[in-house]
Amino acid sequence: MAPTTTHVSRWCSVEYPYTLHFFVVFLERNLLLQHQSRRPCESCHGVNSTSSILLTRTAGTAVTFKSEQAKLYSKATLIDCRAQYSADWGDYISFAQHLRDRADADGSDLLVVDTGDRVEGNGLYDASNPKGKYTFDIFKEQQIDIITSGNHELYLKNSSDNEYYETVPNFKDNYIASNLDIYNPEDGKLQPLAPRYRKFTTKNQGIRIVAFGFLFDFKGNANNTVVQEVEDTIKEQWFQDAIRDKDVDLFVVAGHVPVRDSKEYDAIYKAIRDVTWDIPIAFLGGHTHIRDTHVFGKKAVGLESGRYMETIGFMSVSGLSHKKKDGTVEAEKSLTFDRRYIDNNLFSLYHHSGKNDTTFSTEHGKNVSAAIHSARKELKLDKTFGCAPQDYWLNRAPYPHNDSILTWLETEVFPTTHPASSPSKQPPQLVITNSGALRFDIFRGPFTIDTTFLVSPFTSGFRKLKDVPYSVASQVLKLLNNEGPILLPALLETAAQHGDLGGFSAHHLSQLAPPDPPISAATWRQSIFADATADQQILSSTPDSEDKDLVPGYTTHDDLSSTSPGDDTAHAPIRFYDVPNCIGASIALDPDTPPETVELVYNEFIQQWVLLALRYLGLEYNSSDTEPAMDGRSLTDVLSDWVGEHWGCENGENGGEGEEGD
Ligand SMILES: O=c1ccn([C@@H]2O[C@H](COP(=O)(O)O)[C@@H](O)[C@H]2O)c(=O)[nH]1
Repeated sequence: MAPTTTHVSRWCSVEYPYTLHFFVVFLERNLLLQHQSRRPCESCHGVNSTSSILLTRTAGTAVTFKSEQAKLYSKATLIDCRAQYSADWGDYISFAQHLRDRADADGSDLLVVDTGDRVEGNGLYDASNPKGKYTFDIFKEQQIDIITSGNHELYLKNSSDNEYYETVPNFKDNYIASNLDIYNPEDGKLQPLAPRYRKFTTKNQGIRIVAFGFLFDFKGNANNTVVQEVEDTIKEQWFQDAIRDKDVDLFVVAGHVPVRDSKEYDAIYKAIRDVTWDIPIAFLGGHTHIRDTHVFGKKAVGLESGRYMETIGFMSVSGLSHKKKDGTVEAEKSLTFDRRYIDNNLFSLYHHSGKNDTTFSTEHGKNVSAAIHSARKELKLDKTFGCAPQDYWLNRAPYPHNDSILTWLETEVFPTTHPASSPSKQPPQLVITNSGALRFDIFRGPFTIDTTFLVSPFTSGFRKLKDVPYSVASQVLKLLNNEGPILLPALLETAAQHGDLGGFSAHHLSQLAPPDPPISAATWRQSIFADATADQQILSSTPDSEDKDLVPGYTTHDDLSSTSPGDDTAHAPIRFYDVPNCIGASIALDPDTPPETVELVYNEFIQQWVLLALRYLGLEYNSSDTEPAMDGRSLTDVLSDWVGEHWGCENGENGGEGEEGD
């Protein structure tokens, strides 16, 4: 179905005066910045270049496998993000093919890079049994030149084993695991998940590349994998040898690592520069869910391409040295980096590929979209549990607020979620979950099987501790939100001094909430990440009349903004709000006349934090003292059950029982 072209009108093209181009589609969560006035596109650099391209993708596949209907745009749906980022994996394949053809025609090169978080967060992966039954075969259809693992591939043994059995063989030597080992599921021996690095020469220009694939110093992985700290990895002989290679025109450091304020990438940059002062370096990062470009130094630039495949990141590099067909090396001249953040919708993809609705989709791309469509149908991903009466935002509303998904959870969902086993005998409870367990917004209208996994994909259930004195239990939430008598880092420090951390470390600090945007982005961060003020009007982001006809979206400020804008589409800015680490609900109790004891119920993912907080408050509990809660259901189940019970659909609103329109 062809989209109409009325609403997204001002693009900045991806420029081609470069000779190496990267695509990086990051499936990460993103930041939206405050006001940037309308940009005439004539002044923008676009995807037009004779250099080399890196197209990238990162963290979270939320919209990768969207429904067919989402491709139909209207201004309303563009605003709610369902259509603004609605091109699918098949479209991505068509798009990459067109750019590859163009690179072949003009003698440049295109590399497609994927920096992880391909699993969790969309029904096509999460709803199948086994998980990923359809997605591995769909992903492998894209020709990816450098692919790495994110943290989401490693939370569960089953998903990292899938990397070993499916993704690594699907992408062969293009999968790089510089600091990631796995216990071989067959013989139990520890081995690199994939090759540590890759050296190759680009097809058209003969650019000699040494590529690495890193993961940040992640500690939340299941115990069948080992993530070696980057600082230790770069001391290893293989890395030291690789960076001393003299026949290299470009180092590509790809990975699930933020590009800004990144101890991991800063250490790699320093290690490379310690031995070679001038070989250019392209960093392609991820994890913090933002669009960002960071200049590490004169010849080293890093790109991060947002979240959830909302953005196709495009980095171009020109002027690299390269080995010509006759064996001589052409020296580097006027090295230049540029970047573009492409909104992942068909309008943008047509625009940048120079195609239209009749010429854009390749047979290959169409087949992959058809495979997505049929898998979605089989999984009944559009089956509706109920219909949301309004939008609920994770970050785009302040907390607490009637439009906040977190407020909805603590004031409506938890208080009316009773264990089926004893519906009439509800004991007084305090229920806590981490905000990181929620990943996306809820839009007014059908709440489907797919929605449940977009909003909360994790499999962990709830646990409870019985008979916890209310005076203590009621302080846990404050501690977890850094509002108690001790801040979390100090809490960990104290526990470490007493030796009672049990493998729990400062690295777990990042586990409660989603990853924070980089601190040094504070100047603009302040303008978009506002403090929660309940009476603030949300989406009040139209600072001047010029923006009135722009669709709200990303207005990115990065290290290259003073030279050229990064966003391919001019947007009206959106304001984002900070959220607490954790939220909590009081159930069947009146805080003014509290009971002596309560059940403390929490998301199992934060159990170590809860036990640590209780220990600080003077109560010794171990995991063996805890019991399953919420009838063994995960947050995903709790949400879908609640929606089924409480949100009816008006006539015709529910969109059918999983039957997608063709
Ligand atoms: O089982 C889980 C796994 C993760 N989380 C939360 O997710 C974030 C990480 O998500 P990114 O997409 O990598 O940002 C983590 O910090 C946890 O808060 C979870 O709740 N349950």
